[in-house]
Amino acid sequence: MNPPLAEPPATNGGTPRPTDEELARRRTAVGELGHELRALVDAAVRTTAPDATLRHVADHVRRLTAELTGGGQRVRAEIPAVDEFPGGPRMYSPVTGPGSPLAPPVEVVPEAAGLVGRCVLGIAHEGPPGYAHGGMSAMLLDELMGHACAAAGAPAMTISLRLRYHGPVPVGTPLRIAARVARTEGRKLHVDGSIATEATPDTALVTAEAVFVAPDPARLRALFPHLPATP
Ligand SMILES: CCCCCCCC/C=C\CCCCCCCC(=O)SCCNC(=O)CCNC(=O)[C@H](O)C(C)(C)COP(=O)(O)OP(=O)(O)OC[C@H]1O[C@@H](n2cnc3c(N)ncnc32)[C@H](O)[C@@H]1OP(=O)(O)O
Repeated sequence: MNPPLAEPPATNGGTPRPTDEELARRRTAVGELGHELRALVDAAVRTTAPDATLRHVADHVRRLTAELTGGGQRVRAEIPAVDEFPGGPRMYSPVTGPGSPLAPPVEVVPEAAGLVGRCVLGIAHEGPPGYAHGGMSAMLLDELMGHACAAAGAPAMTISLRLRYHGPVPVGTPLRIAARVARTEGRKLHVDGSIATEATPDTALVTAEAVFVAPDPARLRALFPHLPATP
């Protein structure tokens, strides 16, 4: 398995590391913006307001976007100051991130045999009317299965993901996503997952089998140049 990662450096590109209090404040603010953006996305895909209202709102949103981009931007592969990668919070994850307008977001808790995630998908996540897009189910499972690897001590990347869609996943309904590492084989982890509703947790709507690989240390450095140095 890969060696543990060292503490992050005290500075990040000349910027002093935030204190715990600053970090907590920032995460709260990131979560508040994410929450409002998700409400905006939901309203945008459900609205029946007249065209003039859509244009008016688009003008407002354009101004808000300019306000956010004015204060500086994170570049590709840079790890956000509010995150701890790997193994800690990822505020902008499109699945679990409280700061992401794309995320349901899923809340992940450990359970005896692995992990369980809970969320409610919205109309923005729809494929067939009233049901989740199949790619959304794949994304939820991929992420949860990745978390199961990290929880088992081996942060890893998906090399294969096979899904079976047994029944459609309803939107607007509390869901339960389960993931567990079934077996490991060197750096490879074989992981099982499923999605069901909270109301009928024993009826799997989607099942998944995946293989993850914990990258070799040299590959890891090449893929994630912003990771803190290993000891
Ligand atoms: C401190 C650790 C940090 C690790 C990073 C963790 C990230 C997750 C963090 C936080 C969890 C949050 C949750 C996220 C969840 C979402 C997951 C995703 O969406 S991941 C994105 C989609 N997946 C990719 O983009 C991978 C693309 N593949 C690769 O980049 C490489 O294959 C990689 C890095 C995974 C492995 O590369 P190598 O160089 O370390 O390992 P080699 O030697 O190539 O392979 C090892 C074994 O696996 C087999 N293998 C590799 N790739 C295979 C493939 N595509 N199909 C079949 N077998 C494959 C090889 O044949 C080899 O097997 P033999 O030991 O010979 O038996």
